Amino acid sequence: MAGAANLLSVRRLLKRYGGLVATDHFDLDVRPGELHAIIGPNGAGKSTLIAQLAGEIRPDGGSIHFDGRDITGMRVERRALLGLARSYQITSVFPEFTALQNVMLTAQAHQGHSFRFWTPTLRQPELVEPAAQALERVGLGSRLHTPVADLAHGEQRQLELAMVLAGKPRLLLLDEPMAGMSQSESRLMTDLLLSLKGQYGIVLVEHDMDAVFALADRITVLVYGRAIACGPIEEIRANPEVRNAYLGDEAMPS
Ligand SMILES: Nc1ncnc2c1ncn2[C@@H]1O[C@H](COP(=O)(O)OP(=O)(O)OP(=O)(O)O)[C@@H](O)[C@H]1O
Repeated sequence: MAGAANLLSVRRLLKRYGGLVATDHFDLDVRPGELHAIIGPNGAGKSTLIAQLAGEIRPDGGSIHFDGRDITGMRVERRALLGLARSYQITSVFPEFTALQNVMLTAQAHQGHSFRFWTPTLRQPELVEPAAQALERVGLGSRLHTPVADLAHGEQRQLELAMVLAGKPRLLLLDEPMAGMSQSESRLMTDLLLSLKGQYGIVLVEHDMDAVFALADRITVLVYGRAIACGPIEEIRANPEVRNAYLGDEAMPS
């Protein structure tokens, strides 16, 4: 089977919106422990791709294998249980609850329970320890009992990452984790992702090129739903088609 050694293997993935081909026979391989960045101009199809990998959008064709298993038609919850986790925007958390409570609720949801049973959840000691560890892991060890509404923007993005880690993932799907961040917050998040690198497979969609070049093992360049190039950083930087289609010299720090 194609890419059995890969954690994630995508073949000829296809998604159409009417006449628009948002994902155009797209191939992707992510090795265990690899950080694979997906870059491309606005509207290239990055979010549509992540949503298909997470199981939120059904592709019109092609296949997705996770750890050798065909997950193309599998629902979001089952993918999550297998260890495929995407980061959620902070709007999906409970702002009046503390950081710790939010991570505990996510951890419980990953175990297949519903948010409706949150009151007992918040009293379950076996959920506290892993949730606290996930928060420490992302640098929020001193903010466990702070309501999410009182966290700074950058801290909220760190919290999103803690919520993903609490689900014990094997592959992280990160959709623009640096979005809306200041330069210093972005550097902090880059360091954080560097500290996680190698322990998880990571698919990173990101516009911040400094972050991408600091983090990626390989980069796939997406334009009009098509992968026009895939390779290590230096190869992508030197690729004339990529320079033309997307990067531009000024976007490539040397
Ligand atoms: N539900 C939808 N219905 C119709 N067209 C859609 C839908 N979702 C996305 N598209 C179109 O599909 C293409 C890819 O969109 P997508 O949001 O995936 O791109 P993107 O690379 O994530 O963009 P950005 O970098 O701006 O977030 C765009 O042309 C978009 O207008």
